[in-house]
Amino acid sequence: MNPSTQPPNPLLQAHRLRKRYPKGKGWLEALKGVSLALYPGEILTLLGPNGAGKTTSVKILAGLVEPDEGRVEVQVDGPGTWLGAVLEGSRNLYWRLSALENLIYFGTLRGLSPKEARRRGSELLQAVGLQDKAHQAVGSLSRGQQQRTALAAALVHDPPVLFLDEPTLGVDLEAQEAIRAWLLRLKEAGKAILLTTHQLELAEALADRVTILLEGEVALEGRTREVLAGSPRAVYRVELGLPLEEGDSRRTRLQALEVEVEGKVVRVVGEETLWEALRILDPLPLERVERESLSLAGLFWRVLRERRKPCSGSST
Ligand SMILES: Nc1ncnc2c1ncn2[C@@H]1O[C@H](COP(=O)(O)OP(=O)(O)OP(=O)(O)O)[C@@H](O)[C@H]1O
Repeated sequence: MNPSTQPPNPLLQAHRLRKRYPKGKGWLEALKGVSLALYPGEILTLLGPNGAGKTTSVKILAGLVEPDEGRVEVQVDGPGTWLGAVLEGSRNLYWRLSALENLIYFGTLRGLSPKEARRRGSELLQAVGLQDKAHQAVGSLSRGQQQRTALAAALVHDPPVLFLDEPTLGVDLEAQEAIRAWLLRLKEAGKAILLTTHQLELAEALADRVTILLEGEVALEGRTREVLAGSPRAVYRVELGLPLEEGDSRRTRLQALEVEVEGKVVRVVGEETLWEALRILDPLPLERVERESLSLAGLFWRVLRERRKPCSGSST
């Protein structure tokens, strides 16, 4: 590799994290050896279906939960202040305090002088477009404004690492745009950002790297651009003139080819499978057949489907 293109050292690295929780008479393995790295100036998105282990990973990375095995290495100076986090939306603010009072409180809690915390707080409220709400109680702000205040609070001590869980969930489009743009600016300023979300479109727009967790394991990881471009086989989207009924025997034949059927839309991986699927569908009327450019949502769907087919063997 060209040395000039080598990434900088990661600010945070997790090595083979394992975590299990008691479940009934046995154990549930929430993490089965998860490794990941977070670099300065990059957004890493951690994706996965419900129960995949995202929250457990983030809690271990933040030091809130001890792993059973594995370790987390943080390469940042200044103990205790390296992390800013919005882990539960806007709930981690004090409702009766104003936006600015919240920022001053969290700033002083994390080592700033009251004067410095006030200065940073005012600056950040300006940066997130809330300067005219600075003195309003957080409880009386809109959800989007609370979310932006929570982001400002996470950043008040200027940490190099940010963990954000669903930062735009439940906020309106304008606030989403403001948050997105702000996250990109933070990344450009060199912050290392870990984003957990179910909003795949947001993840695709922001993330430099992606890690997909499935059942406590890393199912896929890499640079977003590369994992999308490097996907070996085309996905075709066939739109039928009529939806394929639940009881239609063609459904079973298509499913045997690992073809996804959703009403009028049939998704097929690979050209040979497409021809077979079209033979099965014949003589149903087709509206269109098109090759899909792979989005992160498409890739996520494919990884999920492939991993959940235990008998798919080496069929590629
Ligand atoms: N404190 C706990 N005690 C017992 N089981 C737990 C605990 N925390 C998590 N789990 C289990 O561990 C697994 C992983 O949970 P986790 O919350 O990390 O998943 P997740 O990917 O964040 O899911 P979601 O998208 O639903 O938030 C789940 O099966 C969950 O039920």
